[in-house]
Amino acid sequence: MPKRVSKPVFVQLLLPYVGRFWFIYFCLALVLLAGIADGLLFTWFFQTITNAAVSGDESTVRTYFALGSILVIVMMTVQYMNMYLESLATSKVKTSLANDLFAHLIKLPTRYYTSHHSGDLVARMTQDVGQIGGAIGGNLLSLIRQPLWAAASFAYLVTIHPPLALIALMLGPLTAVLAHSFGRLMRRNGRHIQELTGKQTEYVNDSFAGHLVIRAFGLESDRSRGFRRQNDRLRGLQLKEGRLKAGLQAGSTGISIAAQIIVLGIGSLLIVRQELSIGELVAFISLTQGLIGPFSSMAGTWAGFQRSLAAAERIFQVMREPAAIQAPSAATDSAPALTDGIRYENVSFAYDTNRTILKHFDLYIPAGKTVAFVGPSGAGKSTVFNLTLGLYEVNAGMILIDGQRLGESADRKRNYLSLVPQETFLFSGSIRSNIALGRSGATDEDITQAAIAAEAHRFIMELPQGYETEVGERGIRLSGGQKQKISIARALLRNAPVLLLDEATSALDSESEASIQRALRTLMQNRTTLVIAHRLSTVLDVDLIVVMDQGRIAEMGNHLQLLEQGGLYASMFAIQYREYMKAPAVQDLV
Ligand SMILES: Nc1ncnc2c1ncn2[C@@H]1O[C@H](COP(=O)(O)OP(=O)(O)OP(=O)(O)O)[C@@H](O)[C@H]1O
Repeated sequence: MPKRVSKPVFVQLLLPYVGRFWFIYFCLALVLLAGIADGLLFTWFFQTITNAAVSGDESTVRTYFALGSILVIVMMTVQYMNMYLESLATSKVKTSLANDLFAHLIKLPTRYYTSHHSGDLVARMTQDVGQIGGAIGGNLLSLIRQPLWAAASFAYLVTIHPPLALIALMLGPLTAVLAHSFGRLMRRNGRHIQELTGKQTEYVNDSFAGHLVIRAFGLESDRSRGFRRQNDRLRGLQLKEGRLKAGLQAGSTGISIAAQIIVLGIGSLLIVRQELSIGELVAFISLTQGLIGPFSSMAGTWAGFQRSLAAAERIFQVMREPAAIQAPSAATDSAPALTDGIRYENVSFAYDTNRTILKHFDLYIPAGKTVAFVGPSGAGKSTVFNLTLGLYEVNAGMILIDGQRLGESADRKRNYLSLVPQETFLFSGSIRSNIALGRSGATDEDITQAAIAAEAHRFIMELPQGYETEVGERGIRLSGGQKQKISIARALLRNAPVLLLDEATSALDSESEASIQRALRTLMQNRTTLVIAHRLSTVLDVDLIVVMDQGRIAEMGNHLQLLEQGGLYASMFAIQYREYMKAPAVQDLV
């Protein structure tokens, strides 16, 4: 359950954005005042023209008729400017908030991403940002305009007949009470709608991303039922919102009409007693709506404002999360050189408090050497990589790259590192742009050279549009081996002195395997390489093998030394060797 954020969300999150576009809001304030003045002039116009008509003063009626058309033009201009400036302000605030939110989200720690569903984050980026319009646009302005309009109407009516003005005002507070109680209910309901919508986005995302599993296990009906259930709950909440809105609307309209009837009744009596003119009664009737109306429409406005604040709260929760990095780094042409090496000094680490994964991990990797990490599943090999990449902070001890502590300025340290992960992620876009991710500012020539060295150039040129072929979700499908070559090309382009290589587990045919091994050897040349090796056949000639077990280093040495020790490595090797010999292809050869 996310932490609740209290009221200052408007002041702390939204006000700075409103301030950023203060000039538009200042113009809006002027337009707002012009609208109120024009409204009062209209009332005065009704009052005067009615009195002139009743007293048979035709020339005054004619003069005022012309004045009326000017007031209409002013009112139209005010309306136009109001709507235009409002959408200008709202879109500017929303755009810059969305930009800031995305820039912040992308810098959040890995821990945040592993503990939040991507669908929830997408919902915050899209739906919640869409919802905040109410808190910085129409509803905010109405919250200012409506009380001002009520005060101006009251002041005008007091000048005509103070007791009747007080009577007209009497029912206003009742609407305010109504507004307050309905507003609370609507806010709570609004929060539930937003949470459920977020969950639904997660569900839909999962259903599409997990398409293969759904097909393979025949889960289509189950997923559809799950979606229908969620949709029914959402419909229930939306209906409740509709009922609350309808109740509020009915209550406030009733009060407003009752006030008008009361004013009409008492006002008519005052006319009979000649204490009020007909024109003044017309002014009263037209302004009673202006007096009571804001109290009632404030209810809806307040509820809308609250709902937008609920969305802003969810955005605020993300914005308050401390970022993991200050400024995103992209490798530059001058990658630093590694002279000393990488040191892990007494490193302990836990993903969550109840289970320590790495325990007193000590290791020195001299510059230029290749070190392989092997060990059973769950031993902590990937965790060593995650910490080296600075994705998590160590709990104790330190990691030094060339004597500099990782974590103090992780951004700069990352310039030392490049990664070839087990699974290559391809972003939507061309093959060229995917390789270019390795280094910002890489030329086409650099990209082609990297692809040639990664043995990817040939298959890329055979694709329909060569380097411009679209990959990613909606693009062409590449094989595991081809994706890995793109990944190697990226790393070659990055040209960092330290390479982290998480060997792919999926078996490739022997020709692709040989080609990838050649590409990797090119990549590893003159670099310090850390490799997570799943197949022991790939570690036979590395400088050092680190055998990990349950978060500790169980054994260390080269292949022959470890075989001689007859420990964990020797037994792992024996098992893999037996399996290898049993493989049908090998048996054919024997
Ligand atoms: N994000 C995470 N949150 C919590 N626990 C995690 C997380 N990632 C890994 N672990 C746990 O840490 C332990 C070490 O995992 P790690 O992935 O480092 O092992 P590994 O040796 O790389 O295993 P494999 O060879 O299967 O990839 C495991 O018990 C795993 O469950």
